[in-house]
Amino acid sequence: MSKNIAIIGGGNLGSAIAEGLINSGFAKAENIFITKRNIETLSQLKEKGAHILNNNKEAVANADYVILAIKPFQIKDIISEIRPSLKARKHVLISVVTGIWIKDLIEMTGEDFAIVRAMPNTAIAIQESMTCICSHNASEEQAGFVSNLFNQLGKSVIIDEKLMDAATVLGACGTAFAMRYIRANIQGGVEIGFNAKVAALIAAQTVKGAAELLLTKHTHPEEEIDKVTTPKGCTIAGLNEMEHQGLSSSIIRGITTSYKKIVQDM
Ligand SMILES: NC(=O)C1=CN([C@@H]2O[C@H](COP(=O)(O)OP(=O)(O)OC[C@H]3O[C@@H](n4cnc5c(N)ncnc54)[C@H](OP(=O)(O)O)[C@@H]3O)[C@@H](O)[C@H]2O)C=CC1
Ligand SMILES: O=C(O)[C@@H]1CCC=N1
Repeated sequence: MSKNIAIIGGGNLGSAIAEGLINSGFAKAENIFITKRNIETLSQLKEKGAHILNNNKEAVANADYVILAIKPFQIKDIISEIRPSLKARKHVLISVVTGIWIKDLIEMTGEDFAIVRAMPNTAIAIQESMTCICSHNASEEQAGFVSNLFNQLGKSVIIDEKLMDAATVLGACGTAFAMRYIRANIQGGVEIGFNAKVAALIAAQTVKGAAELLLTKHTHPEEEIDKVTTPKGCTIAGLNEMEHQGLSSSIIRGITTSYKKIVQDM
């Protein structure tokens, strides 16, 4: 029997999850119930056949798995709102909300629920997410369903909950960090002669190929760098200049700043 999935908060991440679920075939559109207050922005999902609602309780009542994809400061109010519709033996809660711990969720829902924290990224829309997962109280079947779901939408790894904030930065903010790196390549590419469209293609495919080399060959980045840096060549000249300007340092500092922001805010 197909499971119904409610997505509470059809924003950037929530709608990307719905898109990925439908495109991957993991769920039929008719098994997805996605909510937000202003449902006009969900028209594309509606056209695909998903249920679009501005009523969280109704979405929950129809679902077996409830994905919480609202902003951190909203979670308490929204759980209070849906709590009367939640049934411990029926519902599994999957929170993708940053900085909200399982203990916080238990405080809001009570002890009896299967709770999963998952940290995907927006590439979930095209089944290329990296998703970090930890769970509490989930049966083998429930945990298996959730792992299967995220594996169909990219790669997933089970982690200790104490690493969930770090996972948020590396895996979820990481999409934006990578985009900025690619954008800078496009800017440089235009300056040295390409039009923006060709520069964008070269930059994105080159980054994709570099990532695939690591994922396929399981090599260290420095080993792959050694294969590109011809002695006395142009790569090492550019790379060293980037390092003189603080490339690695600025990325590491950005990552630790994002991490501190989560820890300080929660
Ligand atoms: N964006 C990302 O890449 C990632 C985000 N996250 C986490 O996912 C969560 C969502 O982030 P993101 O998608 O970026 O944020 P968005 O602001 O894009 O999405 C949140 C959505 O919640 C909706 N919403 C607000 N109030 C309610 C309500 N009462 N009932 C139902 N829906 C409501 C909003 O729509 P409306 O105003 O119309 O109701 C909005 O579209 C956050 O906790 C974030 O930390 C985690 C990993 C990656
Ligand atoms: O920027 C944010 O707070 C969220 C969490 C990870 C990605 N977006």
